[in-house]
Amino acid sequence: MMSDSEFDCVVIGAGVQGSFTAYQLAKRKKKTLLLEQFVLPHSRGSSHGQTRIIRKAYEEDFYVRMMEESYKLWTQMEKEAGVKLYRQTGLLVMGPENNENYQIRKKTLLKNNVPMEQLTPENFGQHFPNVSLAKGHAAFVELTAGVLYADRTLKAVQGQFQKLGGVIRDNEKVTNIKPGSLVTVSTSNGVYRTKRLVIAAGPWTNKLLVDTGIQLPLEVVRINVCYWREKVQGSYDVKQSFPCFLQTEGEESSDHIYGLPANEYPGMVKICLHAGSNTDPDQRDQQTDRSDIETLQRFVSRRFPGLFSEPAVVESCLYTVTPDDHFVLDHHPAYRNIVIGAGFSGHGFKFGPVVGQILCDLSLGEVPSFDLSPFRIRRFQAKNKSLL
Ligand SMILES: Cc1cc2nc3c(=O)[nH]c(=O)nc-3n(C[C@H](O)[C@H](O)[C@H](O)COP(=O)(O)OP(=O)(O)OC[C@H]3O[C@@H](n4cnc5c(N)ncnc54)[C@H](O)[C@@H]3O)c2cc1C
Ligand SMILES: O=C(O)[C@@H]1CCCCN1
Repeated sequence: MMSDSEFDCVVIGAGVQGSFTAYQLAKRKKKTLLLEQFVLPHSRGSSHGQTRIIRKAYEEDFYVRMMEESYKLWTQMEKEAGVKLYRQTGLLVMGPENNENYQIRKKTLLKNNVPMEQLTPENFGQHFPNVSLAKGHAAFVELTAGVLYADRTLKAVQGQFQKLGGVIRDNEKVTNIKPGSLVTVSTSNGVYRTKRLVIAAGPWTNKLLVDTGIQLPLEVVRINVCYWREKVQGSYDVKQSFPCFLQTEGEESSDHIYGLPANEYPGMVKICLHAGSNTDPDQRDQQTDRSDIETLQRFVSRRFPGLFSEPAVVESCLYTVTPDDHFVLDHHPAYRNIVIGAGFSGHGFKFGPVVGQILCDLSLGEVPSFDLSPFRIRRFQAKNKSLL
């Protein structure tokens, strides 16, 4: 019999990735503890807010394949929890006609038979009368893309985890990790021993990894999440089937600009720049750089004439970015019973169910059904020998 402080598995971090991982472990009948430093729900990490984009429009085939599995698992979670987590809206992708990034994305979708509709500059206006396509730009719509309801997802997954017997302790910060065949995890409230540990601590990953002797090349970036008011309410509304969108590159910025239809705040569209300034996650609100907002204002006034070009609401969210923007899904290089899921680089939410499965497989010593070479820690070691 295990005591109350002993577990088959402890997961650190109740964001989307830690929650789905804990749920998978409990589903496989492992006695699992999910630890979260803040009172749940909270808005200090990367998984809060009401919406995220789900799409297959990627440049790499491996993400498209992972998304095929992920869509199935999203549907399964919706059924199990009895809540709606996904709404199909389509994703409008716009970019310079001859831009490599735009073209590869289009080719990858075509090659993988993802349902899409190519638009021409001539018929673009009929489809999207409230969007102005930049000169020399092309566009397509990925039809099965849409919106995921983020806050609702966390609540549903954590609820299902608890139904399976999983234990959540929030407001309990992990203060020390002592590796070993039984890992000792100390928190602000107690000490636990576990056969396996999963670290899914988002922007705080490196703060926790210090205790285990490694640091990963992760940058924590603060994103200004901007909401723009419609001049005529309803013109960009999710109920009017306005899609999510992605502008791969444009005259306003070489970084992507993306948006989601009006949904969480009536009459306001979420439009953000896929870039921000570095920050310490514990000092997020001291980082007040708003230069991205000027870029967005230019974009909104040129491309979205039906919106006022001053953000009505600005919120914060954190990215944890790797040098190649690919995730880290791997064993700790020195301790096989510690697994790390990190570096989701601002695009990990849609993969939550599949990441949960992969981290659970790794933790249990099973072979995941995906090639994990793009996500291995050793890809950084070749470039930076001082990591270990
Ligand atoms: C503005 C914005 C827009 C985005 N848009 C999209 C999108 O459209 N589509 C998409 O797929 N993805 C998107 N993403 C990315 C996606 O949201 C993230 O990749 C994902 O939420 C990362 O989840 P996580 O679980 O790794 O991190 P987090 O949600 O940050 O979870 C980590 C958790 O660990 C906890 N923790 C850390 N340290 C400790 C400790 N010592 N003790 C206990 N607990 C600890 C933290 O408090 C936190 O709750 C977006 C992200 C942002 C910020
Ligand atoms: O993951 C996504 O789909 C979006 C795309 C643009 C940047 C933010 N994340």
